[in-house]
Amino acid sequence: MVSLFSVSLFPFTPQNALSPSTKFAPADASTTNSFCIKPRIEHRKVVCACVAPPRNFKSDESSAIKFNGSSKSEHLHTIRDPEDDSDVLIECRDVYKSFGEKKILNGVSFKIRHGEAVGIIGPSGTGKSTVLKIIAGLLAPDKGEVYIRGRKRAGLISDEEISGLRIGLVFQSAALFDSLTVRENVGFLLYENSSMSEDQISELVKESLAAVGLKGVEDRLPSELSGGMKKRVALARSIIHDTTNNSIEPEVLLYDEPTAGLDPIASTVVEDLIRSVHIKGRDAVGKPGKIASYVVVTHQHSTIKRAIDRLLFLHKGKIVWEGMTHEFTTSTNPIVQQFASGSLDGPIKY
Ligand SMILES: Nc1ncnc2c1ncn2[C@@H]1O[C@H](COP(=O)(O)OP(=O)(O)OP(=O)(O)O)[C@@H](O)[C@H]1O
Repeated sequence: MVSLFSVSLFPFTPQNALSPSTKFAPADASTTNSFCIKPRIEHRKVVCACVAPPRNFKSDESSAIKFNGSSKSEHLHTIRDPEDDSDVLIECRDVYKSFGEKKILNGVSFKIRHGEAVGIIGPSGTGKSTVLKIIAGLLAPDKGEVYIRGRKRAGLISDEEISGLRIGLVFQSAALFDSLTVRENVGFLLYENSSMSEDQISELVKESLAAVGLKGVEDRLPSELSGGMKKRVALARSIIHDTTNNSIEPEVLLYDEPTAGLDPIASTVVEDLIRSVHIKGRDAVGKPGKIASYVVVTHQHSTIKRAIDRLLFLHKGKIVWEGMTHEFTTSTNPIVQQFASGSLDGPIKY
């Protein structure tokens, strides 16, 4: 879907979805050379949305392997009480979605817990990106519910619902704003949505760039960066957040095919960056990452192995299998076996 080195990590935030005119601005940015940073909007406190009050998270290291999603794992890890949902950040419950006559999601249920690195895999056109958009609040389900930290989301995201959890959608094909410097690109959402001073934003931009291993590039334009540097800048933009906002804001990042079209080494760079900004990782300056949980839609084996702990397999509108990444290649489920081996024979028909 994307050409080599065109993958760009950019946060699409539900707040941007409020206005159809602004919705896809970042993705179109590379073609909008006359773009300028707009005057600050003083009353928007956070850069992206979601509902629900802070909950008491469990930050133990084993949380990534503890889950009780709706479909049965091959080997359930029952270290914690299966009824304990206090660490669930996002839940899709029996979600349906059609486009016209085309039924895409047909009762999708799963939970994303604090600390998890989850992958959504499955055949092309099965609705993986649709799931991400529903989680992000860009699309509303026809039926079923999305819960954000235990609170049911009503319709799409709105300003009134903002509190508690930031959700960012990182498009595979989005580009940096050509006419903005690296500083303006990385700090874009803070310039637009926070009441932070220019100096505060500059400092945060510097820190975010350092977290992805970049220094002294703030005044450059995207055209002065290599492809790999652009990806790092875009990731820095996805992790920056308003530190003057007092509400607790763990962040969930949703990556839509972040390594599609990349060569194996470039894929590894992106996979490691995704890991490094997670709370269980260490960023480029050795600090713990800030992303509480992330979800990756991917077709790439290397990304599954390197950046994902738990997998959800979407097929014919439902989660038909879920399990830990190491269970993927040893599964006896015929759908998973066929997908893992790439065989033409099996239950998945093209
Ligand atoms: N806004 C839309 N309007 C109409 N049809 C849509 C829309 N969005 C997605 N679809 C259709 O829904 C189906 C699922 O699309 P989606 O992009 O979610 O699949 P996917 O599993 O991510 O696919 P791939 O792996 O090929 O990227 C496709 O047939 C697509 O054409």
